[in-house]
Amino acid sequence: MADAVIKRVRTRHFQNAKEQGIKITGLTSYDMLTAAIFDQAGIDFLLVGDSAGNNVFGYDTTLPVTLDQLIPLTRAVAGAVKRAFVVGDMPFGSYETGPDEALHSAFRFMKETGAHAVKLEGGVRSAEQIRRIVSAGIPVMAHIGFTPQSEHQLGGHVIQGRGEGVEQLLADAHAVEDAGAFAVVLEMVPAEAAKRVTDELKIPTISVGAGPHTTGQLLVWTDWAGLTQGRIPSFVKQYANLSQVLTDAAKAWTADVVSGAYPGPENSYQG
Ligand SMILES: Nc1nc(=O)c2c([nH]1)NC[C@@H]1CN(c3ccc(C(=O)N[C@@H](CCC(=O)O)C(=O)O)cc3)CN21
Ligand SMILES: CC(C)C(=O)C(=O)O
Ligand SMILES: [Mg+2]
Repeated sequence: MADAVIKRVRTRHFQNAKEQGIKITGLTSYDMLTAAIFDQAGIDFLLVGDSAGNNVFGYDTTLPVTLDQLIPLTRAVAGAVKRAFVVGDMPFGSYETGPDEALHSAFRFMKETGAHAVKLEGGVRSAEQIRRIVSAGIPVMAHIGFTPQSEHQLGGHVIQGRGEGVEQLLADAHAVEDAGAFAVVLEMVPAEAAKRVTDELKIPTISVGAGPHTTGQLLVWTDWAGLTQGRIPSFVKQYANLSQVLTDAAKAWTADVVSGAYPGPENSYQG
């Protein structure tokens, strides 16, 4: 969807992309530095994901992440972009008890951060929450298939929408569209199932490990840039090796400090 004519990405650009067969790109971002870089590079939307749990705060899962933790990160990202559409990810425990709680949490994102939309997990089970948030004028990105906040119920990082599971995936997809979501993330579903969802829905679909037939693609930036330590999901393609870049820099600087090469006169104050 990269297009110099567009000043700010809006929900209508997501819909136009679907209708015109144009691809949408998204990355997660948790800070102003990466947000500004990705924005200027033409990434269409930035998700301030609760994957900050793994990638910023050092938890094993996203479950401990709170709204109070994500709000300052989302404010930093929203404040750094000129074009990209910024989505705040509703953390576990901020929307499940019902539409009132969900709307309250969505209001916090919109009033305290400058985000342009919120995302929440769940299809049929979250439809009433989506409906209420949308009714207040807040765009909602839905998220179905593998939903990390329910990984213990799902039994781990398990591909969803396989075999008979495609019926549940379709029911979830239709439920979020009917509830008013402007787009839906499909995480870890077979490419053919994601194609069926994309063909049946009017709203755009965003793949996270859901194959090539969706309207858009989204990845966790630290996986994509080679910064995540340890195992990364097999659906990730790595586009840089920042771990290596930073390791080399740390070693080179250490060697220079030890040898006395750093700081030189140009890095020291005189007089
Ligand atoms: N760094 C990072 N990347 C992610 O994609 C991500 C997060 N964190 N945190 C929140 C969720 C959790 N997600 C995950 C995490 C792990 C797998 C994974 O390991 N998948 C394996 C297969 C399943 C398994 O054996 O555990 C794979 O090879 O794809 C998948 C999605 C996606 N999200
Ligand atoms: C993986 C994406 C969809 C997400 O929800 C996150 O980064 O938190
Ligand atoms: Mg998330």
